[in-house]
Amino acid sequence: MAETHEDTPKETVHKEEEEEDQSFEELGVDARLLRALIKKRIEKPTPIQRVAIPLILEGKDVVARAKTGSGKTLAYLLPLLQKLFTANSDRKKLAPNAFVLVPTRELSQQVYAEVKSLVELCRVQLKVVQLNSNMLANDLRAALAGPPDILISTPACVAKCLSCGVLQAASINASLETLVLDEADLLLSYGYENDIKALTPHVPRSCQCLLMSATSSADVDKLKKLILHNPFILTLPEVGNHKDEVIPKNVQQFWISCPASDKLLYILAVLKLGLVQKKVLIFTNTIDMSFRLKLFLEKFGIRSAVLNPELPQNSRLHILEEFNAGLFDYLIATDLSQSKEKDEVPKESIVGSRKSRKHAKIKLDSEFGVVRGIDFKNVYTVINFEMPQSVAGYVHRIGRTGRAYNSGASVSLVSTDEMDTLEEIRSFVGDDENKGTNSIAEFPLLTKNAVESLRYRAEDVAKSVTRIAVRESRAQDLRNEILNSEKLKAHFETNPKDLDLLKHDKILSKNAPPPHLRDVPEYLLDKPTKEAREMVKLARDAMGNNNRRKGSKRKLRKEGDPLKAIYATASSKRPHKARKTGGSDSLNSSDRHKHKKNKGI
Ligand SMILES: Nc1ncnc2c1ncn2[C@@H]1O[C@H](COP(=O)(O)OP(=O)(O)OP(=O)(O)O)[C@@H](O)[C@H]1O
Repeated sequence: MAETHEDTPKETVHKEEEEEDQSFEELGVDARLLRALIKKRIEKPTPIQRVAIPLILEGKDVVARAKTGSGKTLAYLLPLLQKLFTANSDRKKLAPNAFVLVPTRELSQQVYAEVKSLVELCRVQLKVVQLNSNMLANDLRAALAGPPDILISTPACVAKCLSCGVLQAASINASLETLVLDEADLLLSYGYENDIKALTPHVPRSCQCLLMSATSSADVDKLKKLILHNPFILTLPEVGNHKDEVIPKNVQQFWISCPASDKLLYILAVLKLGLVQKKVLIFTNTIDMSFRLKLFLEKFGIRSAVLNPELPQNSRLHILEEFNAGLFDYLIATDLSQSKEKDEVPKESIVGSRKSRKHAKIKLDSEFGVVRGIDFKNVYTVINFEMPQSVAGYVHRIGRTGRAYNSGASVSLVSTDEMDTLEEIRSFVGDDENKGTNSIAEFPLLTKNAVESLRYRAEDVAKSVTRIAVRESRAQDLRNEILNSEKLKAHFETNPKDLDLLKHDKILSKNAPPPHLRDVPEYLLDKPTKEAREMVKLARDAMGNNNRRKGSKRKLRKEGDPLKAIYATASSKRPHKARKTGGSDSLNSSDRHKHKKNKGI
């Protein structure tokens, strides 16, 4: 390890404002990487990059804790690549010189894509491989022949390579120069402890070890003790066990109180009336709920894709790529860390046959994870259609927006049953009615009238999305994706840019959505809703197509986010008190009534 003496670790807490103007060049980043960063339009280092890059370049072991979306990946990749660019080419190489271990395949794919693009932009000859534990021993052996410079994988896969002799312990000991454990706070909870323990005895003492994490936890401490020797511990001030420490400041958080039975109606109102900014990532706690929501929304002309662990890996990766490339605006992701479905799903969801339902089970992909670490691009709004069951779950879900210098918003739909969770989260973020602190505010743009104007249509359509319809479309989607998966694999190996070959936001309903539900007639909307919709639209235009346009980020930083101003104006007109029941604009279930005049819609 880089620092082998056993004295007390050097813990450094850095202030975000410190040396804010330092450039990548001033941090000592290589000219080839600087050019690559310019091409990627990455202008200046984030706080964690400012502090971690020089230390890693010096060869120190580092534990870096920084909030979600703060740029931890480049914080270790830039110095790692630089080290490999400048390494002596005559040195011994019996195994990869660098291992990057991550908890999920999605993350492994994401890191791989980032490394590949940097290497290509730098025009340097480095071989990078990404392996997963589903691969056959022969494929693993072929991929490791050479051997490559960098291996990106999960700990389970490395353990498999060791146990089947594809990687030799002695070769690792002779060649490994850098070991990165990314999303370290998650590795143990994903059950990789034994896999990591199988590797650590073979990690040479000269190997530089880096541990990246969004939160500090007992698991991180355990890993630290297992692998690192007297590391530099970098803690950005906003990281730790408290509110500002883990939730990016550029994410505005809202909640809406609504009965569980009205959730479809409320999300319809929020999306259909254009009250939130796109792209939108919606979280559910079960796969069935994600299909119910998809079927429901598509009747109103809102097309979405679903992402869950029962889909084949190629499909999941392709869905993420399409969403990141902006091919569709709504993605419904199932966060099974919150659910009983975690371990298994009935096989009926694949075969759809009654006969096989009782016994057959398929295993969900245990290396799947959409909440942690995945870098969804340009997501402005995260919606908790169902609340996560823990504060950590909440933090990581909303961390999918507001990444790097972007801004974002989260909206949680909270039923009476979920109020305790909300209270727990609010107390974690330091909200206190008595002190007037209110980081999670009631969503100010949705009025009671707006919700009620859609009630008749929504309830009618919700009834048509039966359990059987949900089951059938889930099975249909899975069948399609299994068929597509092989095609995708073959096709994208040769045409990596051909993203829209298979669109994932296809309509699943048997009957085409009725045209009259696509648009909300103007006469149904009250004045505040029309104003709110117009303001969100104007803000979108002002923001330059949802944070996407070149130069818009800098402009936004300077002028402020127009959506924040809108939410603030609207909020200031409404009371912010969190109540156990009731919600925005006095949307109490008690005084909710059907609009008779809607019957004719
Ligand atoms: N210096 C920078 N300037 C602008 N954007 C950046 C910078 N560094 C990284 N990014 C972008 O910020 C986004 C988030 O980065 P990254 O995925 O590394 O965050 P993270 O800290 O690993 O988050 P998480 O804990 O959720 O995994 C990525 O899209 C990345 O390209």
